[in-house]
Amino acid sequence: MFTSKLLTLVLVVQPGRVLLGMKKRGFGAGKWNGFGGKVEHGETIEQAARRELLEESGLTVDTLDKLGNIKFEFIGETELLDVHIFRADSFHGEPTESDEMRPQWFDCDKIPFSQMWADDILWFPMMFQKKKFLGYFKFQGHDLIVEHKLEEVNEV
Ligand SMILES: CCc1c(NC)nc(N)nc1N1CCCCC1
Repeated sequence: MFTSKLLTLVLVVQPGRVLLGMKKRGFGAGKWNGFGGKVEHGETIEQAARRELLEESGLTVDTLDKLGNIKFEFIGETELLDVHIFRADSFHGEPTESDEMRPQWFDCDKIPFSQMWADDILWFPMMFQKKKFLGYFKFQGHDLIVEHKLEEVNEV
């Protein structure tokens, strides 16, 4: 029986480049990723995405496009991680290092997938094409995908 934990992930995209953050501590430390985290009681998923983006990068956004939802199982753990993925194409502010994240722009053809979660290389192309997607990934440890499903959908 799995419980699930709601999480958010925001990718800020500009023509030819994407903003990623180096996670400095905690879950996923040492990996580049979008900005996100837990959905707290009393906030919507989108409110949580905006809050985490501001806390971790110093940026606010007008429009968040909901593009994906991926559920992650880690073998041996009973909690599914239910990640809601958003894209923003414009923002306000300057990317600023936080306790959690060190932001850096990457050209879209130079994304450091070897230093990111192993699923990213599979769904980033859909995110860049603004395709909506649903996914499920089963991990053994933090680096090995033993099973996955990923499909384009009309509604997330
Ligand atoms: C669920 C773990 C995860 C993951 N795969 C395993 N891949 C990416 N890109 N982000 C992840 N999150 C994003 C939300 C905050 C936690 C880490």
